[in-house]
Amino acid sequence: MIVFEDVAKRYAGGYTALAGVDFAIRHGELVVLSGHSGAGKSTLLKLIPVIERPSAGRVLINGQDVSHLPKAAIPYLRRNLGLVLQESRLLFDRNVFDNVMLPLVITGHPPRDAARRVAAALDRVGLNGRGKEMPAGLSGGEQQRVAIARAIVNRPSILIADEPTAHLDPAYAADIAELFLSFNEAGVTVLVSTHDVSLFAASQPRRLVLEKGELTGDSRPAGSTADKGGEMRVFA
Ligand SMILES: Nc1ncnc2c1ncn2[C@@H]1O[C@H](COP(=O)(O)OP(=O)(O)OP(=O)(O)O)[C@@H](O)[C@H]1O
Repeated sequence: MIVFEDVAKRYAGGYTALAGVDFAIRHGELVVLSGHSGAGKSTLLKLIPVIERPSAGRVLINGQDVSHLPKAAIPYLRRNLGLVLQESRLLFDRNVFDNVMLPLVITGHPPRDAARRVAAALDRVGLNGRGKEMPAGLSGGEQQRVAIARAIVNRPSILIADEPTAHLDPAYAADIAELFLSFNEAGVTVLVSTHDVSLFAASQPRRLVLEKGELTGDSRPAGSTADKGGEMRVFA
């Protein structure tokens, strides 16, 4: 569950990136966030893992108000979130396997189980057996798959992605969109920002639209499939 209550974000210097944003996303929903460049999409997404904090209002994740979450508690929050954000770049001096392993190293996961999870995550994104390769040798679409594998390796119940198909050829973009849809079908709550809403249209996602920092659209598909559970069941 992701709840925004009257959220505003003013950056240092006074720029208001978000104002009066209210919405609630239920477990298992697929939500596409759209809006023009500068509308506040990235800012909104960054408030969920507490990369940024709201200037006013509250952000609740699974019932917990994270607006004033102490720094020390942030890693625990993020453990339950899969993040594919603009700043989640791959480490180009480490191979694919080590990139995907990183979140498990940070959380001190037992090594043998961690290796099994990395292999399962790579398999899930179609990169089975590619762990020893270096990111620079992969296509843009494959690099994005590595970033997605890294985001899901902790088996999060919520997956958040900021323009995951930007800079990709249309065929790669469609594949990546398909991957997010398959996670959602497996019960994961997915919130994804995109300029290309048509990529997800076949699944009839709920659409949130931002304009100049304000939420101007919130449309749910008929017969919404929300409340499917929220536990990730995409691994063998
Ligand atoms: N760290 C920051 N400091 C000051 N202003 C910022 C900061 N980050 C974003 N902004 C401003 O806030 C506004 C919203 O930016 P944001 O990146 O959230 O929009 P966006 O909808 O994601 O845009 P895009 O589609 O171009 O990525 C922009 O005017 C941007 O310049």
